[in-house]
Amino acid sequence: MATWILNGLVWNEATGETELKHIRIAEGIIAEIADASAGQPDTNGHETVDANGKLVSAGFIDMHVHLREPGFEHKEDIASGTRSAAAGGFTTIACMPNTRPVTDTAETVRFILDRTAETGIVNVLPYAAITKNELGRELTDFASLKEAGAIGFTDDGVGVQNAQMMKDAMNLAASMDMPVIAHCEDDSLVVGAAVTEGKFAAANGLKGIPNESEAIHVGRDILLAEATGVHYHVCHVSTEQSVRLIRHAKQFGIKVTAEVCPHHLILSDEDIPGMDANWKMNPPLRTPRDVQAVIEGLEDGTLDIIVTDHAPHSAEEKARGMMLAPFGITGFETAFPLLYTKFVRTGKWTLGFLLKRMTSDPARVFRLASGVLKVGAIADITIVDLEQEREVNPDSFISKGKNTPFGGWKLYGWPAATFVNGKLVWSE
Ligand SMILES: NC(=O)N[C@@H](CC(=O)O)C(=O)O
Ligand SMILES: [Zn+2]
Ligand SMILES: [Zn+2]
Repeated sequence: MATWILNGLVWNEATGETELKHIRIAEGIIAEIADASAGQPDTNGHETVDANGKLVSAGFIDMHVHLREPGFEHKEDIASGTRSAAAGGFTTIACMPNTRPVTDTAETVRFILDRTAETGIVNVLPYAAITKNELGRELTDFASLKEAGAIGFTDDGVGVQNAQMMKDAMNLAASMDMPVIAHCEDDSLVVGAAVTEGKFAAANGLKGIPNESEAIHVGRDILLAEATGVHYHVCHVSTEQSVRLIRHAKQFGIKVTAEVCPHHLILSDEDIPGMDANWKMNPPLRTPRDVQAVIEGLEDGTLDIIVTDHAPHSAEEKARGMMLAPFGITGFETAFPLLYTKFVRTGKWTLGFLLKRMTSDPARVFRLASGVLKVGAIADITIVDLEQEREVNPDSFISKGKNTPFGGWKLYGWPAATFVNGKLVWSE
């Protein structure tokens, strides 16, 4: 039996227009994309889903997320995290290794893949740690981690402080054609700060996290990437200086790619309403000048992809206040509506630009088979309602994490249904 998605608006890259199509899915693959102008196809005996003129896109890909399992299931687990992802239109997500235990052995990588097979509803690609326990002291066993299914190495949550350790990691990763993904943060430049250096910190008498703490690692690592030839990917770029360094490195043909999060594209430190930990994440919200720089970086291709850095924490943990609460905000269920409303509905970006940065660009950067809507492709598909305005209500998030600064925002672009491997895994 096949499934037909009828009357879907499909973005056409070549013309820059959306066109009404019928899509037939068979055996998990897109078997046919037919012009709706040619009339209704024969759907006899097949399952049908009427998209009713809603956007139909390749499923979104999120290459930076925290699913918290194993070890922090009170924040999120693979079941809740993948459901939250599906509700955000994501069909493939790559999860960070700052779990408990840290994902630093083949056994834990396999655990994540097994749990995903048992309880997950979207594709989950695990990253493994660069160093044992993410302590920066000793490299993990890259070969066995790759063999177990890890797709790259990262100590996300902390920066690799020692340059030689990072260089060794890059050499090893390069020798097995694996990417190194870096959380860029120099600990000697950040001690006990919760927000960026800037107006909010100054107004509240707080110490701030300086931009250099991020950019100094970006600069160091670009030099190491050049020396080792590794594919180096920069996590959650938040500063004007990092954008500048990455732009320069790309001009030299160094194999560097980078990601940016919705919150760093939309919010600055000047938007923080008060000492509320829902506005606390790492890297922190930066100054308006940095926000402008990351937007320009994404627009000119310096920054390749959009990721959420979905980082759920419990209400209890976030209630500890700005100084003591953990860093991180949830991201899956607001990412597309935020970006669509702020950048596409306002005419700043085309719909195609946003879709590309969330589908085919992450697929290109990480060499994934998904991310395109075409005949013969895997049927990972998202249906999105571009017309209905709705308010962000954290209490109704599927994620266990309700920690978001976007509660109450009125947005367009809400996902309505998500297909993974041709199967409807979520609908509103
Ligand atoms: N981004 C965050 O603020 N927090 C992340 C860690 C990280 O991405 O560095 C987390 O694990 O909670
Ligand atoms: Zn990080
Ligand atoms: Zn992260």
